[in-house]
Amino acid sequence: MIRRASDYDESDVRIRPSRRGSRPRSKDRPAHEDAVPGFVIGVDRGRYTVLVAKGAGGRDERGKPWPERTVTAMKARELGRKGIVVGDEVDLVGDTSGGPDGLARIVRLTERRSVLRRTADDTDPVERVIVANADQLVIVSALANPEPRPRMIDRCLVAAYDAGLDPLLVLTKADLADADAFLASYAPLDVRSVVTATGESGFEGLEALQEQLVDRISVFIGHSGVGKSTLVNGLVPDAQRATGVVNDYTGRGRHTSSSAVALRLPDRSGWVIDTPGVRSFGLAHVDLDRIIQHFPDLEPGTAECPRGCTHDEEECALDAWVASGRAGPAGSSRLESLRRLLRARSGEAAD
Ligand SMILES: Nc1nc2c(ncn2[C@@H]2O[C@H](COP(=O)(O)OP(=O)(O)OP(=O)(O)O)[C@@H](O)[C@H]2O)c(=O)[nH]1
Ligand SMILES: [Zn+2]
Repeated sequence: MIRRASDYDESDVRIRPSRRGSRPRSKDRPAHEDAVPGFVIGVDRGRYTVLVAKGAGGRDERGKPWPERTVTAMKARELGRKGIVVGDEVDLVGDTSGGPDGLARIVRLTERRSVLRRTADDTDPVERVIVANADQLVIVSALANPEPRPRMIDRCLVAAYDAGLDPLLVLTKADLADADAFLASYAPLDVRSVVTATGESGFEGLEALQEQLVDRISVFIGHSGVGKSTLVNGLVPDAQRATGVVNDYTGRGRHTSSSAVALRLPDRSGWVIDTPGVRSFGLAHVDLDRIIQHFPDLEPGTAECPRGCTHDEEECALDAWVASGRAGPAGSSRLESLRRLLRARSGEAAD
């Protein structure tokens, strides 16, 4: 059921045929039978850069199927205030040829499989969706220079669990400090991790990271200076040249905005979504149950908890559950880690 990122290279014009057919259609909604599906790879001041697959939209005047192309689009009025973000799957009408002056309209937004939200901050008091449909959250932290921020990492883990994304921890600058001690504190959480270092012997860990990205849509998050750009440039060598996918057909598709942007990995082996300027996630809405679901060894123990238990209070039944051995030998370190994450939900937004 999960569409893989590599599906976009097929000439199949319908990206998600099964759901599309079953969509209820109201009388007042225009049918848009001729709409063309696409994948939003960039957003810049009300203009969307949308990747449209080869063949989608029919044939050109010489009868050749349209090649893959990026199309500039605006949002149709009928979509109202609904935000459209990088990673969204949309339907387009109008000029979808990808020509230099063409402008298409987004008339439909496909139901999202995941949403990642950014925390409200001083400049914008509203929590906003920043990326849709991602599969994994790549949390980039340096082992030194700058020092790692464990609380920030914990907050990212909570955001990933809540958004339904698999977290992947990438620890950079291993040439400056050892990773083992730091990784030990994440061992009870079973988080996948990759350690990287740039140096005379090349870019260590880059291949291991590539393997973790295959056929997935991965959002990269990290504080300034941790080496995120170095990683993205290593993974997507032409990222500096062009943010987003450059349209072979028109040469367009470049932009330099500071919002999230989707970059295709070489060999179409997945997507990296870079989030410049995004420093933390909105956790105010996070549901406790969604975090605890990621601890299947502890979750059944909550049945004995008092109603409304925060699982971080004296009456919590999880202590007895762990003490009885029912969570296995790692139970107490798992419970400690769970509580650490629960505490990370509150606190400074940009911590
Ligand atoms: N020693 C060492 N330095 C690294 C490594 N990776 C990146 N750097 C350096 O760390 C500095 C910051 O790297 P960037 O890739 O610009 O970091 P960033 O996270 O993108 O930071 P912003 O550009 O501020 O968002 C640069 O001087 C890099 O050369 C590494 O593995 N080891
Ligand atoms: Zn409890």
